[in-house]
Amino acid sequence: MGKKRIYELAKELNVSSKQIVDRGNKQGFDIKNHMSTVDANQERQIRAMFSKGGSKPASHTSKPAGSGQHTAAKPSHQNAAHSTSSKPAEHHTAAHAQSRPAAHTNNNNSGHSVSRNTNQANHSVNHGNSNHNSSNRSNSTHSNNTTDQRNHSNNNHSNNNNHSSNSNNNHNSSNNEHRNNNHSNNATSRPAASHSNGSNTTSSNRSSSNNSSNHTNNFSNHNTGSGRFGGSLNRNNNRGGSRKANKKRNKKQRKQKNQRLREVEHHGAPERKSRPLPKVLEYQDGMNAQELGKLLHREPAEIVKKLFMLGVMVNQNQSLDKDTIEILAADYGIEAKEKVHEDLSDLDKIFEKEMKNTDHLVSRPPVVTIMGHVDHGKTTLLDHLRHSHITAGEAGGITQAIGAYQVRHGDNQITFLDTPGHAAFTEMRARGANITDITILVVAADDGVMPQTIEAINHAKAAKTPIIVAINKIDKPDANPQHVTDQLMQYGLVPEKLGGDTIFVNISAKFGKNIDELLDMIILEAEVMELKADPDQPAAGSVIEARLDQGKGPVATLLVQQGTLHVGDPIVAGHTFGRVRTMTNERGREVKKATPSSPVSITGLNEVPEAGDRYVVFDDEKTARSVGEERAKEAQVEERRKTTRVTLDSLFDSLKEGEMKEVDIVIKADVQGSVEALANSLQKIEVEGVKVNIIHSGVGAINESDVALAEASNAIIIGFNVRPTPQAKSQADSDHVDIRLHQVIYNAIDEVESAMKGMLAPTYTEEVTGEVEVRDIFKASKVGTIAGGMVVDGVVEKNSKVRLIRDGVVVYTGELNSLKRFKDDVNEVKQGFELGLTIKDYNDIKVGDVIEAYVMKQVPVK
Ligand SMILES: Nc1nc2c(ncn2[C@@H]2O[C@H](COP(=O)(O)OP(=O)(O)OP(=O)(O)O)[C@@H](O)[C@H]2O)c(=O)[nH]1
Repeated sequence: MGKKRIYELAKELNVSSKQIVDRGNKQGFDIKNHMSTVDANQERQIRAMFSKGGSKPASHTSKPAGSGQHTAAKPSHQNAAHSTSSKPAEHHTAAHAQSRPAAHTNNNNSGHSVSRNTNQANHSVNHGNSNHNSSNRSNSTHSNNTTDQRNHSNNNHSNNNNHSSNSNNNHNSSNNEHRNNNHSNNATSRPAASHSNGSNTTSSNRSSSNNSSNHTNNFSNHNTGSGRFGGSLNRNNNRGGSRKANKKRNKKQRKQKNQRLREVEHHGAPERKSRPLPKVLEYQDGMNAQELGKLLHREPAEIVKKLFMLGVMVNQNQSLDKDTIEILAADYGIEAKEKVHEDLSDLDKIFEKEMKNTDHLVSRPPVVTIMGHVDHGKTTLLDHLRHSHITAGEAGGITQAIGAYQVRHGDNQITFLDTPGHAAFTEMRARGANITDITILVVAADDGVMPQTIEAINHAKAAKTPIIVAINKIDKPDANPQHVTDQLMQYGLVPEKLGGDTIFVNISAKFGKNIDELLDMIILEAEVMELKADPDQPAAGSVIEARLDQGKGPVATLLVQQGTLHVGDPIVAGHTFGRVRTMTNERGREVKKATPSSPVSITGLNEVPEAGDRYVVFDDEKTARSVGEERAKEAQVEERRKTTRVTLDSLFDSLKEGEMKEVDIVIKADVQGSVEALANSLQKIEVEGVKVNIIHSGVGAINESDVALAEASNAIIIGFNVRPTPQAKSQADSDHVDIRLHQVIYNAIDEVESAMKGMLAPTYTEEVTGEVEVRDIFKASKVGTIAGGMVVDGVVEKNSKVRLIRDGVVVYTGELNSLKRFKDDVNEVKQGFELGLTIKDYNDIKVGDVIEAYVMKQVPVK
């Protein structure tokens, strides 16, 4: 109680969280971020800070324009002549952000978010200067759809906006100059300012920082987001003749923009369809602004902007954590509810969920499996049922062998599975298809309990399926049902009349004796079991059997275990998917739907699923397809995992187990000499009669075909002064092919030899942390060659070791000398960011080189 979160306070005060954090901390509060809380006393102080005009939060007619600081700032910026007093600050900060992605991101957003976001982002990154910030804020608060472009193009319209226009004259006059100046220099605003011949009041501190910005700019010609700012470096160099042309062109562009603007002003801003916010934001952790925009019926740019205001700087595609999403929802004044992500590819989970549904349960027929020892009469019993227990009008009986069929008994139906044996039964169960409700154990009265009888009992028990004993062949003269009963009792199957709970029926499958009694007992058992399902929901069940038909494509017999299956249903079965195209029952008759416990043969799947696979019906085919494809991919990976690959680490174990007598190796090196040297040395290694077998060698980067060969041959790839191509690397990763990279031949030989001797115990291992693409080269007499580039993967740390790779070949290995972001030394630069670096004692860096950063990691000794 009494504690308030910064972002809430910021919202109330109409300032950014960042402003409060900065100013609060200046006052000695300890505020970490927008989520931090302040007590009532601190809250009061903060309110006072912002209400005294110290920050001019919402008042856009306020001080900044009058402040010397801003006036001083004006001349250094091309847009200094903005009609609003806040603009100088804005462009001051914008200039800082010349390479910030945020500024670009927002350029393509419509509306006022552009300038405002830029302010926010830059402000928070660079200064924390509340004056700037507040003026930005006031600008944004009253931006009235004034876009960045619009501001630019309206430099001469000082009455644009609601902003106060004090000191506009000055601004305007300098503006023209600066615009021109800017066009000739036409880079980002700051560097331009450092050359600013038109600037009359550029403050000295600005100038100095401009210089540094220029340096920065060399590293990153980044600020090319809009046409105006585009082509910064090139155009920077445009002097003399082209300057005139530029002027002309820009004048024309300005004219066009003004024209467009006038049109917009005339007709009013284009109407935006604004749909109401949802009452509850049902989000998933990790959603990005774009996805949230869809849920909130808002432009992603608006979301990004709001997040900026809350002190969270992201672009539309960055995923957001729960806290941030909840704050966002709170900011919109709506409730946020996390939607637990359902992994649709986890079919078992969906299946289980469907099976547990108890909404509209009705009784369903039992699913019965017949098991027993060889020749005890299973087939005879099934055949008898198949041909006898069919309703009138179904003459011809069951003609289709689809692996299961239903028989009618009075008013009831019973589904029989045509399982060929116990192994299949258990295999299906192992695959999760516990589809049998009742097991009929057939035991021949003249033969008694036999090995497979016992096996069947155990299978059924393991599946927790009730057993009904059918003592068969009682017509035979040497039949001894009592003996069989006595034997079965030893396995826990005790007849009811002897106090047990197992139903025994004496039958003759051949002559159809007591078959009705057996069916009665099945129905009775089913009733006790209260077998139920909900026919109103989408179907879920198991594949009983499947095959590829030349004419029809994949054909699968499905047992409906829950819901009702319809023709046209989008379906995923195992890792196959499709839409139910045709559906036939065991009599070969086409049906439109199949209710619980019905077996049907369907077509329409893209592949042949496996018996025992589960299937689930989805709402739409698109989802079914993506789930099916995802599952197929997973299955493939799983399959690959099963065929274990040889790696150096497992080499000794494999050798010990006598699995291999030769170690197959693929060698790739930078030059032929190295290939030969390595091949010769490796072939000389002999450990307990096991030899190295070089199956392929060559010069150049390790490519996909090397990996494919290694995979097919279970070989290890040794790279000497070369690297795998990105495709080869990802292929090796997914195929689990072991690639070992070396720079010293001896090490390569030693590693293989050690592995073969089972002594592979490196204390250090190399871990590649990141990759830099060199995009610019700068020569500085004092520091040597500076490489400007982008971290395209991972992270580069100041103390990284580096390898310079040119066309897949390692050209130099060494250490970093310096690592910079713009002019600042930094400890690390992450993926997606630009950097400048120098390599110790090495200057021959070229554009297009790849610099691989790595660290040596200690491997714990096992
Ligand atoms: N006398 C008599 N013979 C039967 C009876 N039931 C089955 N038979 C005979 O027993 C033999 C084996 O019967 P199947 O139904 O093939 O036995 P199964 O259990 O299916 O055998 P597998 O398919 O090999 O596991 C056949 O010759 C049947 O005719 C019965 O009730 N009485």
